[in-house]
Amino acid sequence: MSDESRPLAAGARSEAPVAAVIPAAGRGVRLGPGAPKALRTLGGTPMLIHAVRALAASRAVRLVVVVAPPEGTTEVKSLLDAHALPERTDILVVPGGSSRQESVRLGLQALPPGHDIVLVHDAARPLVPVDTVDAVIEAVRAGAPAVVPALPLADTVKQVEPAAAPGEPEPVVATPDRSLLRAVQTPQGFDRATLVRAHETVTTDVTDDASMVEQLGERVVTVPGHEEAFKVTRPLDLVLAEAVLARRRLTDGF
Ligand SMILES: Nc1ccn([C@@H]2O[C@H](COP(=O)(O)OP(=O)(O)OP(=O)(O)O)[C@@H](O)[C@H]2O)c(=O)n1
Ligand SMILES: C[C@](O)(CO)[C@H](O)COP(=O)(O)O
Repeated sequence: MSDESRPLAAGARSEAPVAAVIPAAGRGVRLGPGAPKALRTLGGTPMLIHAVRALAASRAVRLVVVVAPPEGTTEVKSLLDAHALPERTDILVVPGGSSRQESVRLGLQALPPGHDIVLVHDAARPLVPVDTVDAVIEAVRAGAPAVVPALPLADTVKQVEPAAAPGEPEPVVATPDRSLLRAVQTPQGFDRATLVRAHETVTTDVTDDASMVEQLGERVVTVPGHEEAFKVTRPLDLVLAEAVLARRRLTDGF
């Protein structure tokens, strides 16, 4: 086992440098026609820049790997050069793939040695507060191989069966106990070796990185998520994001 693929002992993680991978290569189909989602603006600034700033706001984060739309790496590099970002954070840009999972894997492959904790954060969650980022890092440093920010559900959730035919109603088959369910966000934080092993091992399609670590049988734990770390997915989310940003500019002055 090489040094890079050996999980760190919890104590050794207390000062481990942190890198972040930001998958930003999605089209944003659910948001509607336009530029790739990460390049659309919020308060006049591309969503991706907000996301990079949100991660770089944590003093622990020393490197950010941006996974750009494959045809847009030059544009993304120019955008990053044109916006103020903390000097202590190095930034790399690599082309992404055809799924989020593949984009994250390409980002991981670009990580240089020496960053033993890795965060994976959606560019589509531009407004995550730094306290949430730091809480994830702290939990990994305390020994958890995988950490997800999580929120309780506001809605009752139903399990359904597929409709008998298009347009027919979907039969409800169960109502899971909501108190045991959580909606999970990003950044998700990992012991690097564990995350790399998950991406090398798991070949089924998944919607987040922590579920790959679950498939390895490793422990995944939650920390409190934040309402403002929501994912910009549909048009109404853009309205909400603009409102949050406007409130921050009024109250925090930025
Ligand atoms: N091939 C892909 C697909 C998604 N992502 C990224 O994964 C994050 C979460 O994905 P999602 O919100 O689903 O974004 P999209 O795939 O762009 O959205 P949609 O499914 O509506 O097209 C986003 O930051 C997105 O850019 C990526 O890097 N590469
Ligand atoms: C990773 C994620 O944001 C956690 O909630 C989510 O699973 C991404 O899902 P998407 O369907 O790719 O937006």
